[in-house]
Amino acid sequence: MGILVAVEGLDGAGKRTIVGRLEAAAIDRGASVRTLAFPRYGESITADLASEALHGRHGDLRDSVYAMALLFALDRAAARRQLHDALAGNDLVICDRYTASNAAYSAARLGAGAASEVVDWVADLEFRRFQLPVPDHQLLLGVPPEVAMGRASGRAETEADRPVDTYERDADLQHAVYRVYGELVQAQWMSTWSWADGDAAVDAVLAQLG
Ligand SMILES: Nc1ncnc2c1ncn2[C@@H]1O[C@H](COP(=O)(O)OP(=O)(O)OP(=O)(O)O)[C@@H](O)[C@H]1O
Ligand SMILES: Cc1cn([C@H]2C[C@H](O)[C@@H](COP(=O)(O)O)O2)c(=O)[nH]c1=O
Repeated sequence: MGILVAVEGLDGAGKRTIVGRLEAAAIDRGASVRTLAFPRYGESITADLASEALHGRHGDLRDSVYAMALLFALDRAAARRQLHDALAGNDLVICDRYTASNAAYSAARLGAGAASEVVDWVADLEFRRFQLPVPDHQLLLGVPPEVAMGRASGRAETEADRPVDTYERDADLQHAVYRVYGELVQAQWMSTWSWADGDAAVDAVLAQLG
């Protein structure tokens, strides 16, 4: 069996950057690597619907935490065969966001009173009902919300196809997500986690990962 590694963090934490570098390093070492980025924009109707909702379309769809979580989960469910096949073929599978994103953002949006309920709901939905593979390892790129938000808005200025969405510009939400991620790491939620200081130059972040 292959290995499934999920890279997690706030919007703008640098996940895409680090995943690209991890993929290149693993290929250099001769590994067979499969990389997926969730949401799978342009490849999945539910991912596109979620993104459009985050940019203010589809009425009040964005307001429903459970409906948004379901859209993201359905996107992953549609990639289930790809994930299982890659793992059965002994690939190293690297995911830029995975189920923990759904747990963290949903819990952060609902607040402490309902957080554990929705975290359990997401795990049950994705791992038991949709039979998605549980990650072997999860990595949190720890970047303070102010830094990550600055990176996300800086990127939006240079990449016209990546305008800042409603989650990315919500400082309270980003702080809440950061706290929930900390709790998931602390609890070693679903698998082993590691934490890397992402508030450093890219090479320094990679050096922490060995
Ligand atoms: N370690 C770093 N130091 C400074 N800038 C960085 C670092 N890593 C990434 N960046 C820059 O920050 C911006 C966001 O990075 P990236 O797109 O990799 O983040 P992300 O976590 O994948 O974001 P999102 O979740 O919003 O898709 C990009 O402009 C990228 O070049
Ligand atoms: C996969 C996934 C994502 N989200 C949230 C996290 C982000 O704010 C947005 C979009 O992701 P991107 O990396 O900025 O493109 O959606 C989520 O709530 N649940 C998920 O499963």
